Amino acid sequence: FGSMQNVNKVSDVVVFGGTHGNELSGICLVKKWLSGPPLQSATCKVTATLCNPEAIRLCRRYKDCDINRQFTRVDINKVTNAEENLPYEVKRAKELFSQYSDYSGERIILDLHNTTANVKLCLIVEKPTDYFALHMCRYIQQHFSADFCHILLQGKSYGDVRYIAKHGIGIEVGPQPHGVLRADIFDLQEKAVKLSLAFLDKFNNGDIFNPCEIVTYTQFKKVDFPRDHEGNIAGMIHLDLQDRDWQSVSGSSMVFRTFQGDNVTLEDVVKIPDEIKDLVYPVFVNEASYYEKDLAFWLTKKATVALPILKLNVLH
Ligand SMILES: CC(=O)N[C@@H](CC(=O)O)C(=O)O
Ligand SMILES: [Zn+2]
Repeated sequence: FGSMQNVNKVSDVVVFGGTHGNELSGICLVKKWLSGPPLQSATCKVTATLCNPEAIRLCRRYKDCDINRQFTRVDINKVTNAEENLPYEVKRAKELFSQYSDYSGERIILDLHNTTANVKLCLIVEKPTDYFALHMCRYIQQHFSADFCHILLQGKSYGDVRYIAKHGIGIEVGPQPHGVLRADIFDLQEKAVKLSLAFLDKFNNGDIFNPCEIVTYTQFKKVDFPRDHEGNIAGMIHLDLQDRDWQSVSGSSMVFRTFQGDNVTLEDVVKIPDEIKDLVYPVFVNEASYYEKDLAFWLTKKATVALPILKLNVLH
């Protein structure tokens, strides 16, 4: 959509639970909506669906590979159908892509995740220019107390399921161990989904969302654990950092403690450019599924983003 930020009426919402098969709150919410009264909106069609059924059956993040790294708009359809040897998640990604990408109206994807990190409610948007998604995030954020809900921008595309549609947000809620369901986390995620639909109804009914400024955190650097010469982990998240997602860090912050008991500071492991040194915030601290990605936590850069007015394009 153009610089006026006029978007057509949103006619379709797809809510994915179980993109990762051991993140139980999204899975159980979708199962609840599939078996009980369905999730509904007054103004658009809502489909709740399980993204990775085989991983859900196994209660693992994935069967063969992480499905949330397989969707890139250009590549997914190039994968040829030498079907036999394709990893399960690549096949499933192709299937979801062909099922949901070809849509003439405005479609929104909500992608439900859990993390073992203490992020509370984290809304993930790909681009700082997706003003529609960011207005939706701001609407959701305003229904929580200050500092409870943060907006995370993906510095780089990584092929998550939200790429199927023009607009999407990841609704990441934690802390919750993988394979475990907590009532507080379940309720929080449900509230965020309901608020997303409430926003879409307001938008579809012609409400105007005024220009405003929002605070965002953009992922810019992955930090790995300390390792020995064989590549094995040789330290753990420092207690000063554990559970402190969204709390600013500086070069002298302790981030790891080696098994020998030595403290490791942020500047021991990363060079932070001077011009952003007061803007650095960690997130996904000690996320269990990121150990295999050599990732102990993400560093993000805090920034204010100005959102232009958002209103329904009544001409369409
Ligand atoms: C803990 C976890 O799975 N986080 C998600 C974040 C996202 O959806 O962008 C992922 O790595 O795919
Ligand atoms: Zn996930």
